Amino acid sequence: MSKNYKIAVLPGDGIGPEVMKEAVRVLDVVSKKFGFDVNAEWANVGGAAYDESGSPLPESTLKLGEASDCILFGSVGGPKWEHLPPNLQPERGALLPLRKHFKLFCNLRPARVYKELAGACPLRADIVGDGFNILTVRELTGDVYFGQPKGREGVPGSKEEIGFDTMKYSRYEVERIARFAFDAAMLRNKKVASIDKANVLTTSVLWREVVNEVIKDYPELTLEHLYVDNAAMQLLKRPREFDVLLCPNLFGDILTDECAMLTGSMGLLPSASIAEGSFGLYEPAGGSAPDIAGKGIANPLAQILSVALMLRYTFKEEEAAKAIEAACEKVIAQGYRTGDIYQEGCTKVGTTGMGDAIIKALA
Ligand SMILES: NC(=O)c1ccc[n+]([C@@H]2O[C@H](COP(=O)([O-])OP(=O)(O)OC[C@H]3O[C@@H](n4cnc5c(N)ncnc54)[C@H](O)[C@@H]3O)[C@@H](O)[C@H]2O)c1
Ligand SMILES: CC(C)[C@H](C(=O)O)[C@@H](O)C(=O)O
Ligand SMILES: [Mg+2]
Repeated sequence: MSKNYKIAVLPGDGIGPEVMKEAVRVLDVVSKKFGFDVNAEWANVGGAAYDESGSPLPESTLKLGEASDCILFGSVGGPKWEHLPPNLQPERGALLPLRKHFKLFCNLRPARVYKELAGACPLRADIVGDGFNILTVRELTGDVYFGQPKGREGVPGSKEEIGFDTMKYSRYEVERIARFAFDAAMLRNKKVASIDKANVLTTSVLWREVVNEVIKDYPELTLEHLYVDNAAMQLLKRPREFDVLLCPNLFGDILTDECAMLTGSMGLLPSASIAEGSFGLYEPAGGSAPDIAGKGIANPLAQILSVALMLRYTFKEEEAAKAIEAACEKVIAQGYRTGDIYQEGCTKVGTTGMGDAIIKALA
């Protein structure tokens, strides 16, 4: 019987639809090559959905996600929707509820430097050396993002008015993500850096305590604890020495933007947000990039590499995933560059041109 994969495609806002178009074209080619059928259904999410229906996460979009094997997500948000009440904003009204609804507790963000892109990395050549390969395992459904209570109190506009959020982790949540990171490290270079702020935050003290307990089951691993401020610095100083970064939600958000830029651009970092089982939401780590949206110049690689992660984690199509990753590597080696990673002597292409090159490389 032929394999048929049902995917909810939610392009979102800004550059989302532009890079998604290329990702789905690539998926189409790969599905034919590796013999599986894709039933991709598109729906609005974020600002685009709000404009159309008054909700950033319409019931129909949520239902489509529930009826699918996974979600391929673009990005949401932009200045147009910043003024809305929190529950109607694309980020807080759609992306975060999707992560919570589908219990996507684990966010994987693999960052590596392609040899030919070492020059796009802002670090000195002697620090980049022959490249680095860092997998961030970021907890995604806890922390200050979701901890209650949060809100505003006091007379609006008065000097006494306050805004507050609650940073919170349960032992269970920390243990679950730590095990995931440790299992991942066992298949890699067996080194984990756990990120916290245990010199200040009670949440981090618990985090560190639990990580120290769980590591006892992994005697082959090397574990270091780093305060997040120090980690931000060490990543610039010695990126090659990192293997797996185990992060709480907020610190992982911040450090993965740093990791993305270390690879050369925000447009290069894919991401997999996964639940227990096979369901996942796959999206670039970067956002809707309002500054370049609509110009046809966004780098589609992060979105295309997110398709590779989707094939790997939800569909266990490892060969197809590797083929996409190899095709991306090949076009970079061939010198194709979008503006964000352009260097003299290379061939400058737009979003569609990069998609074309990858499809050609897959042939
Ligand atoms: N997953 C998501 O949906 C997601 C993630 C991050 C930010 N956002 C939202 O996106 C909006 C813009 O946020 P921001 O400006 O802080 O971050 P951003 O990641 O959108 O942009 C930061 C910088 O990176 C560049 N960039 C990002 N992706 C790129 C790509 N594919 N190709 C070339 N350059 C790229 C942008 O042009 C910009 O200069 C906000 O509304 C934010 O909340 C959404
Ligand atoms: C858009 C925002 C809610 C999101 C986050 O903070 O998790 C984004 O920055 C990310 O990195 O996926
Ligand atoms: Mg982020």
